[in-house]
Amino acid sequence: MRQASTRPAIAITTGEPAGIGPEISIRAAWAMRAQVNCVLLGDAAFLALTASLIDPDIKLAALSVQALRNGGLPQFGPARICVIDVPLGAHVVPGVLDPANGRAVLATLDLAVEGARAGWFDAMVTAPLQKSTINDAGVAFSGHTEYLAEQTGTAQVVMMLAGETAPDTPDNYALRVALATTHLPLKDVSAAITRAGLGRVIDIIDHDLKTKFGMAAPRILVTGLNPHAGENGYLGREEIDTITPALEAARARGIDARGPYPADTLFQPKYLLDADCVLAMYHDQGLPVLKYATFGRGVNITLGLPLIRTSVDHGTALDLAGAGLGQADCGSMEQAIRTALQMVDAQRASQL
Ligand SMILES: NC(=O)C1=CN([C@@H]2O[C@H](COP(=O)(O)OP(=O)(O)OC[C@H]3O[C@@H](n4cnc5c(N)ncnc54)[C@H](O)[C@@H]3O)[C@@H](O)[C@H]2O)C=CC1
Ligand SMILES: NCC(=O)COP(=O)(O)O
Repeated sequence: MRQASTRPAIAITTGEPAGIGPEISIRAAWAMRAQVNCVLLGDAAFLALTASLIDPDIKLAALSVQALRNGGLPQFGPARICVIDVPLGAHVVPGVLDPANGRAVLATLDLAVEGARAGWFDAMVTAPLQKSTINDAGVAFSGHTEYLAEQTGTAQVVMMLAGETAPDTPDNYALRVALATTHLPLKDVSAAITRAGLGRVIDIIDHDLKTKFGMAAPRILVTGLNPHAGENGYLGREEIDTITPALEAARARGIDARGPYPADTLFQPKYLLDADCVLAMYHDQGLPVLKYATFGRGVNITLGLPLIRTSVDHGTALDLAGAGLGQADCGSMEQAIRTALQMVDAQRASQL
């Protein structure tokens, strides 16, 4: 276990206040306070109330943004978890969305990015927000992934989810699924997949698995887009015209990228045990498999950013939030924090 004085600092954006984000953020930060200095970003009064209802022994310490801007993050021991106040616009009713709070949720992301870039935080971990509510608040928004790319001026990022299969199964293994496209209507997916774009996605996966996950030579298996990977062009030509040339070019750059394979049969242990990552072409091609195999233990990671960002494998679970505290599983949030810590260590090691 790390010494209290060397605990990395992680910003946790607490997400949609009417969802389970605030509860799982507090629970996970408190449970892991010996290993990590978690700084919760959200409405301080609401978080204090939530913490007191979860466990009156939870101790929060207020930090001012101005103090951080002037002098960075002060040293904190593990007796408390820190909070930076980002005030909400409206009273929270658990389970009930209110667009009046949408901009405050976005402000927590902006602050986490500022702090990660300024060196206050070693990484950021995001609790789930409700994408539609940000849009209802008047801000075009399709996800953290795209928003963080924009806010950091990053042209291309990659969404990757990672999880362990059920611990009690004999062939327990780590599964990582990256996506060539993120939050896009299905009708726009084919046009969004280009040789150059796919090449950039593969380069980012290869680079980040090396530098942020400590892998020497990542093995990437790539799905096709169409049924049976296009059936030699009879069920679509994207595999022939776009995916295969992009993979040939990646291999010529020294990357172990293989495929395209039919997506419906690729997800079997005999293939996955010989790979570090599967690259799927779109959200609902790859993520249902990952979530079926690892829900509650999975982590969402944004590759390609100039900072470390992880998140949970689930959404706001308004049904659970509306039913009261104590319903939500915070396993994925804890795993998101653990993964961020591992990435911090791997990145430091790769820079030595
Ligand atoms: N990283 C993020 O910010 C993400 C945000 N979302 C947002 O969440 C909203 C709701 O998405 P849904 O598709 O309904 O998925 P959801 O993950 O919120 O809920 C799906 C089901 O899983 C259960 N569930 C989710 N998290 C759980 C937990 N920690 N413990 C126990 N059960 C849990 C829920 O009760 C529900 O039955 C979406 O509108 C989307 O905007 C979705 C995914 C990721
Ligand atoms: N299904 C994963 C997801 O929607 C996560 O999106 P993001 O908000 O992390 O970009």
